[in-house]
Amino acid sequence: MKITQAFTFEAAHRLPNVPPTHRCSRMHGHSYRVELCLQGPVDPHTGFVVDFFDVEAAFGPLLARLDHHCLNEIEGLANPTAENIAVWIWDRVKPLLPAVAAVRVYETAQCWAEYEGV
Ligand SMILES: Nc1nc2c(c(=O)[nH]1)N=C([C@H](O)[C@H](O)COP(=O)(O)OP(=O)(O)OP(=O)(O)O)CN2
Ligand SMILES: [Zn+2]
Repeated sequence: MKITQAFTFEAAHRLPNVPPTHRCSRMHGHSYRVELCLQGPVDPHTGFVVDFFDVEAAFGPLLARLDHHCLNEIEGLANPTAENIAVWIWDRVKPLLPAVAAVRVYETAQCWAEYEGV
């Protein structure tokens, strides 16, 4: 069974490795959406794969490190592309929630990166 929980955060960033003519080389902001997808058996008693409340409790402190921050200033996010943010979240949330199977980071409703650990 797969379950997904979505979170949002606001943050500023610039992409340091694009040409100066690229508009994302300038500081700007996004309303990011993060989806944590978890996979595992359904507990026959609770009916849960993982309690959504437990997902929220585990991810909340990581979300607080991102929300209303300049992502470039966060350790490990010097180049804060959607791809690199997804890996950053995976590396930190997977040890807390082993059932996490994918992390999706949306910069816009039309553009996102998905990381499944590879
Ligand atoms: N593969 C990736 N490509 C791009 C990324 C990324 O993380 N991975 N990021 C960006 C910039 O962050 C850029 O800001 C993307 O957002 P935006 O400029 O808003 O792009 P839109 O096409 O949605 O903008 P519109 O104003 O709606 O046209 C670029 N590429
Ligand atoms: Zn951007």
